[in-house]
Amino acid sequence: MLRWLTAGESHGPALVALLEGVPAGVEVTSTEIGRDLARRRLGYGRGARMKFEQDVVEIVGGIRHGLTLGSPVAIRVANSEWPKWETVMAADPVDEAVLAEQSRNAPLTRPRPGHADLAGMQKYGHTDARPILERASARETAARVAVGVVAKAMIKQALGIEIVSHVIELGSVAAKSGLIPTPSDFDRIDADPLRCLDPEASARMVAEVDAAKSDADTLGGIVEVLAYNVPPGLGSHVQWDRKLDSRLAAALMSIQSVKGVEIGDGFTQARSRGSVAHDEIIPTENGVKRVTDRAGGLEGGITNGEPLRVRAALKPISSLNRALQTIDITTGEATTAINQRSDVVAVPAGAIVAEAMVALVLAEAAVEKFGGDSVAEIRRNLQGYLDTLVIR
Ligand SMILES: Cc1cc2nc3c(=O)[nH]c(=O)nc-3n(C[C@H](O)[C@H](O)[C@H](O)COP(=O)(O)O)c2cc1C
Ligand SMILES: C=C(O[C@@H]1CC(C(=O)O)=C[C@@H](OP(=O)(O)O)[C@H]1O)C(=O)O
Repeated sequence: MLRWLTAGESHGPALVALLEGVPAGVEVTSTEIGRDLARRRLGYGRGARMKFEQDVVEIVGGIRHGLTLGSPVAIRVANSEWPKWETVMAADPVDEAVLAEQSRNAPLTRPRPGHADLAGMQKYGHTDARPILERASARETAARVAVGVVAKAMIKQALGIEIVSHVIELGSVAAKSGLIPTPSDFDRIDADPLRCLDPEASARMVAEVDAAKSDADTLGGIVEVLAYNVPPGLGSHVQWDRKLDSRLAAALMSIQSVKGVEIGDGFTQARSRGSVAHDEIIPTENGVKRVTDRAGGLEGGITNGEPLRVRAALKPISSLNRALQTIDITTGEATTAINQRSDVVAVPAGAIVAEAMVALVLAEAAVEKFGGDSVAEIRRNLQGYLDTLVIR
């Protein structure tokens, strides 16, 4: 069993992540974790915070001399601005007079439409949006990416699975269709300002971000994540919560601002006739393969041995300089929403977070199918399973 949790506020001292059930013998270092955190900070259109945020990583447990021990992995990612927020975000009580001097501590009473502010204030009984936005913030995704690196290392070393992601739509611009990146495109995608494989579309995306920024507006988009070398048989058709497509959808939907998930070409399939929607099965010299991969490597909630392919749609950022209508909750009167330092678009970063979530779900499914005590054991069990597959 693999499980993970995060804790921490956006302007608190740090985020922490706990990943339990990691097999022993996974090679992973804080440098590798730092590399994915750096990838998450990039992307044209991100805001001021990503220019100075350091994401300093400290492995607190579960890893010794670069190898996982089989015990829970605990990772701390520091928030660079903590000294500025130390009083406002202090865990222990602070003298009222000291707090009153902190302009940052002024209650935020004009909730942003589209953010968690108002729904969270109603639910938890706050008259200030601060306690809600601190945890709703996608700063939390740094912690997910940190444990995602451990999951990626595990599935690569134990099963040979490799993950790649790219941006396929941003605002009104779509990359040309049919671009399916492989792990060999990894560096090329990361080198693009919007992590888009189509340079012509990327240039138009940059222009659209510039236009949105100068209009005090924001954008969303769609990312795609692929996983290669996924063995057939992860997940199960027998129960709703064991279906791998449903678990991937939940994991992706849990990312801040994700409002749509697609498995393979799900929405196009829905608009097609059955005769052209499915992936026909043909014999090969060593076994079997699909002619196409419209299903995104998943049938009946089970991986089918083809590349796994999933998409997530992120809505536009809800903190706008051109503030939207809201109410002031102290007076109940109409006003405009708080105007926070913010990203114009965070879709390229969203793709890195989506990679982490896919890796965590695959790692969990791999542990279920092949055991979870050591990398060597998973490898042995995988090989034994592949050797006895009825059809390969
Ligand atoms: C990587 C990333 C960065 C984000 N940055 C911002 C931001 O700077 N400002 C903002 O208002 N929302 C940002 N968001 C989205 C909000 O966190 C999100 O809309 C909010 O928590 C409400 O949740 P929901 O959109 O999932 O309903 C970001 C999302 C992601 C994935
Ligand atoms: C801090 C991150 O993203 C933040 C996500 C976010 C939000 O509302 O989701 C709001 C902004 O936070 P701040 O108000 O501190 O600038 C973003 O910078 C990050 O991705 O590490």
